Amino acid sequence: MTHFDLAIIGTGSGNSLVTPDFDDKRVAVIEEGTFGGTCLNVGCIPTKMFVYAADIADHIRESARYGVDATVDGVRWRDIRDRVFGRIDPIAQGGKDYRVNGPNTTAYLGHATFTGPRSLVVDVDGEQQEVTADQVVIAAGGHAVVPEVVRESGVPFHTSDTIMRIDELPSSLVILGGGFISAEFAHVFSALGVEVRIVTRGPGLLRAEDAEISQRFTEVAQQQWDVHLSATVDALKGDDSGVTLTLGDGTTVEGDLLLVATGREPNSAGLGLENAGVATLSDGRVQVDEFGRTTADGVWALGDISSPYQLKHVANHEARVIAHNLVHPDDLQAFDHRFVPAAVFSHPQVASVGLTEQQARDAGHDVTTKTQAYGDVAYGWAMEDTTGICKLVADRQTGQLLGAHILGKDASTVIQPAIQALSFGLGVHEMARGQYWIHPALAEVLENALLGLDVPGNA
Ligand SMILES: Cc1cc2nc3c(=O)[nH]c(=O)nc-3n(C[C@H](O)[C@H](O)[C@H](O)COP(=O)(O)OP(=O)(O)OC[C@H]3O[C@@H](n4cnc5c(N)ncnc54)[C@H](O)[C@@H]3O)c2cc1C
Ligand SMILES: NC(=O)c1ccc[n+]([C@@H]2O[C@H](COP(=O)([O-])OP(=O)(O)OC[C@H]3O[C@@H](n4cnc5c(N)ncnc54)[C@H](O)[C@@H]3O)[C@@H](O)[C@H]2O)c1
Repeated sequence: MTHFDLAIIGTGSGNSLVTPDFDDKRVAVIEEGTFGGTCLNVGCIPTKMFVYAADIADHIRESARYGVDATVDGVRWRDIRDRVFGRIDPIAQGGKDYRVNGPNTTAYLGHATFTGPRSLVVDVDGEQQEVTADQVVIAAGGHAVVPEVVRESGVPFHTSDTIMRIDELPSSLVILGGGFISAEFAHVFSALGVEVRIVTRGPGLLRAEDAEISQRFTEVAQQQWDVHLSATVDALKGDDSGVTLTLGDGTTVEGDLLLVATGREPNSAGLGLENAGVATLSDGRVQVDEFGRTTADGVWALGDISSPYQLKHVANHEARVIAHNLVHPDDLQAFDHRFVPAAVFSHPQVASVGLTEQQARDAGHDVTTKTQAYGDVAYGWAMEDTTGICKLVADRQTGQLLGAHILGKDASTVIQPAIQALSFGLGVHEMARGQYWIHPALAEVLENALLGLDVPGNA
């Protein structure tokens, strides 16, 4: 048995906990998969690298409307794929080497299971290695949920973990699910020439968004992809040459490949949490308080294993808070989950922060909203934009911004001033008129939306 000051399970955001505060301490870093976790290897980073290539292909296809004639002559999938993983894989390997050879870290490459409070056993190539620590951080992430009907059918399927590494582009792809992952991969594969068919159980896509954004995104998606809404999958058949889904209404949907994107759940099963006295919530997340403490003394959790948000910037924030709390027991910091933004890098992009209109009404606000079309600001004219919108939700009485919801080009960037305003309590009028907005930049869509809200100070 080896004793450490700190043991970390998972090297996604957990990897960043080894701060200079631990330079003279001993840290166990435990990882059963690829170093760097989901974001680096199978999540945010590779998907956005593929999205960039897809955006280029779409730009070329759309260029004629601006008087520039160009065509996509071909898509070299393997080159696209290898650019992505040629960049990422060495980073993961470097991170692993650094922990394996680090001066104050010991890397355990295997699955960790709690055997008691702050004691673990790690299965390293069949050898059970015992680890104890003064403090343990569970940063074990989550995994894709695969519905029973798919699992039991025996048909081959991909998840986001595998689809990016395929050798050849299929000619058609069926995507099960209508959330973040579905929207991003639909864009990637369709822009690269694959026929995309989406099957989802909800009545629209991106249903967690404000209703107006979800509806607009669904309409735009239906113009690009074959979308089956409110669908149940009754049966699946197929093999490596193709799959057929039979839906509840008898419709059949065929594709060369199937991508399952029906949500992710925490990796809490198999951690032996019951042995450590670490409680979980009904959805499988590890229960934590605002400081990241689990129900077991000296055991902390962060990121997808415990957070209400499955987002990398949230996992990173929680890691920063816990890094502080581990060494400042008398001065604990709390997670800041007040205004968590998110963006979907699809075609178009979608970004949001704060309350949806419905949430604001449910919370009892005197709600005012403004939906500003991209096409009505100067940069939108330049783009000939017909679909982009920036919807703001505010409190009519207080003049405070409550939420921002953007669909359109660069939504993930255009939204940032709204995130800042919410986080620092900047009022709508103050934000609109208390600063310059560069003309004729796309951010004017946000400025005009602010000025269109019925709040004190606005004309
Ligand atoms: C396709 C996709 C795209 C995404 N895109 C974005 C995006 O654009 N923006 C964004 O904000 N978020 C995005 N996310 C979400 C983001 O990737 C996650 O929220 C984030 O990576 C979670 O980090 P984490 O540290 O909690 O867990 P992870 O990064 O998943 O790390 C957990 C690690 O723990 C290891 N582990 C688990 N159990 C054990 C065990 N018992 N013993 C040893 N090791 C164990 C795992 O192998 C893993 O490496 C995306 C996710 C996916 C799947
Ligand atoms: N850009 C980003 O920030 C980004 C990108 C990808 C993933 N993520 C994170 O990963 C998480 C998981 O993504 P996701 O897209 O898998 O989940 P999601 O929760 O966003 O969407 C799941 C979708 O699957 C549908 N669904 C669920 N079960 C189904 C079934 N049996 N049949 C048909 N449809 C079904 C749901 O109605 C929903 O549309 C996201 O919630 C997000 O937090 C973030």
